[in-house]
Amino acid sequence: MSKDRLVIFDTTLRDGEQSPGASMTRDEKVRIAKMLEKIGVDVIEAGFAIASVGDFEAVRAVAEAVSESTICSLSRAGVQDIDRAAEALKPAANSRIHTFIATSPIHMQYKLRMEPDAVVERAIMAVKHARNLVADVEFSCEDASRSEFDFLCRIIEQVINAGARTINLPDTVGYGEPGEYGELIGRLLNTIPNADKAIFSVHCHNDLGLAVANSLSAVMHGARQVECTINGLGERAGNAALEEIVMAVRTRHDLFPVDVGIDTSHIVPTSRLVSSITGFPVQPNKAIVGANAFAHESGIHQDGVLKHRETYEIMRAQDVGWHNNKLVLGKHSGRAAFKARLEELGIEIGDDNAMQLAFTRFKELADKKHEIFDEDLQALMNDMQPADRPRPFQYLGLEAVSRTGHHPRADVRLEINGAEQLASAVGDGPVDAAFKAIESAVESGATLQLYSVNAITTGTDSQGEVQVRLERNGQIVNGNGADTDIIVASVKAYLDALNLLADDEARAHPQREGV
Ligand SMILES: CC(=O)SCCNC(=O)CCNC(=O)[C@H](O)C(C)(C)COP(=O)(O)OP(=O)(O)OC[C@H]1O[C@@H](n2cnc3c(N)ncnc32)[C@H](O)[C@@H]1OP(=O)(O)O
Ligand SMILES: CC(C)C(=O)C(=O)O
Repeated sequence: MSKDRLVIFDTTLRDGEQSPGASMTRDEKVRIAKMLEKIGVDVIEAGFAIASVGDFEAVRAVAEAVSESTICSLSRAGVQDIDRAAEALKPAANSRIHTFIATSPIHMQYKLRMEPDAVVERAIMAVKHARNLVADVEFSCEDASRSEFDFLCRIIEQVINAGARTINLPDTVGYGEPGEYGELIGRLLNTIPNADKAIFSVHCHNDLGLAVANSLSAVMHGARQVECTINGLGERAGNAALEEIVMAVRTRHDLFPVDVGIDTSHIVPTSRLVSSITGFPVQPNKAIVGANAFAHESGIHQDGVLKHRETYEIMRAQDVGWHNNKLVLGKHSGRAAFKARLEELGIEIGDDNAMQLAFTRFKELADKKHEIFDEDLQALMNDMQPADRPRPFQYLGLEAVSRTGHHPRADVRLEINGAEQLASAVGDGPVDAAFKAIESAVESGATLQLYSVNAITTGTDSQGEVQVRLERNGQIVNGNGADTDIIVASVKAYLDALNLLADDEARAHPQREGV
């Protein structure tokens, strides 16, 4: 492997699975492994073969199903573990045994209860034993970031002599800090006499939110394998996220002059697959794969992106598997994004005044609703009266009261042929009360034939879209109204229907006025 190649070692199926609640079945592991193979992961750690019969079978099934990536199993520094790993890996075209033992004083004394010399002997024995079974052996100094430097040098030199070809220096408890951790890797590479015989690897945990930063710092100091997981899944706060490492290295090639063999265009589908199998949702603001990673809501940003995408984007959404970037319409959006979206939807706005009116209505809606979807825009624009149609009935305001044990009451403020009027009524429900209030003022003589309400989008802040069908003297009209408040939407739809009746009446009898 060239010195400029960064090996991507994915441990979603092993360390990722150690997240409480993220256990995967054999078949689920195979599905993820095939996706990892498809995106070009170099090494897939499929499990810890001795952990259970199920995990042994999962490692074996992955070894059978995947041929392009190297398949790896973890094992403690013990003969039984290593034999079990080798057995599970047998069908693999390329296999690796990853053996480890802790090297920090705290782990050796309290967990292993072993003297440092015995740990070195055990590590040598494990690597030699593994090398008798497979050609590719990785050795990890668990808790390396809290281990003594001289001890690390000693054990690493010996395990390289014993045949380890990858030396991994995990920041097991996420204690490292980027400057210090990167420097540790650089110092080890410069101090250990046979360091050039192995690839130095890092495996960082995210307890302080530094897993990716620590991994990248190590790459700057000479590490050439990064162990990581999709979506940063992993024990406790997780591992370094594969998608972040890969995109950081790709995007900042000026800082990281290494190549990665990952086809990034399948990163988002891979993230989705892992999330759906494990049931761990991806937070919206997660880098690269979060729903908002390529979404812009602020007017100033949207305007910039529309003029020149790179003003606010350092990567292309499509390069990581998103369909495209998103200009989210909301209360922070400006005219540029609003106009661009209307154009995309094929909605013609007319002159500057119409545009200004539409934009004002859009902002009013955005104050009530987190996100404005295309369906909201369609409804909003449908709701806006074309200038050439008279609207004798206008909605001005509403107060509706519903109390258990009392008839709901509605007070509707209307404009009828230019004059403001307040109409009140009680009814079986607030909508019924509002319609009765309108009729008490208008006396249209129409009968309600249909009333239907639908949520335009999902979420409790969705706009309700109401349709009201009125009939008068054989003439039938359908009025529509939309609002986040369904009683307001209902009133708007009723008045829309009355306006349509009035319009039809005016066309049929141009000499008459009103309804
Ligand atoms: C940092 C990491 O992520 S390491 C990987 C962690 N992952 C896992 O532990 C998941 C899979 N583990 C398991 O299924 C079980 O722990 C098993 C099958 C490996 C072992 O189970 P048990 O035999 O019941 O041991 P248990 O888990 O209680 O304790 C671990 C033992 O391994 C020893 N041990 C721990 N690490 C190592 C090592 N690298 N090499 C050798 N021995 C080790 C411990 O000292 C302890 O030994 P003891 O029982 O003599 O005190
Ligand atoms: C076994 C090693 C690689 C590990 O998972 C860790 O130290 O976190």
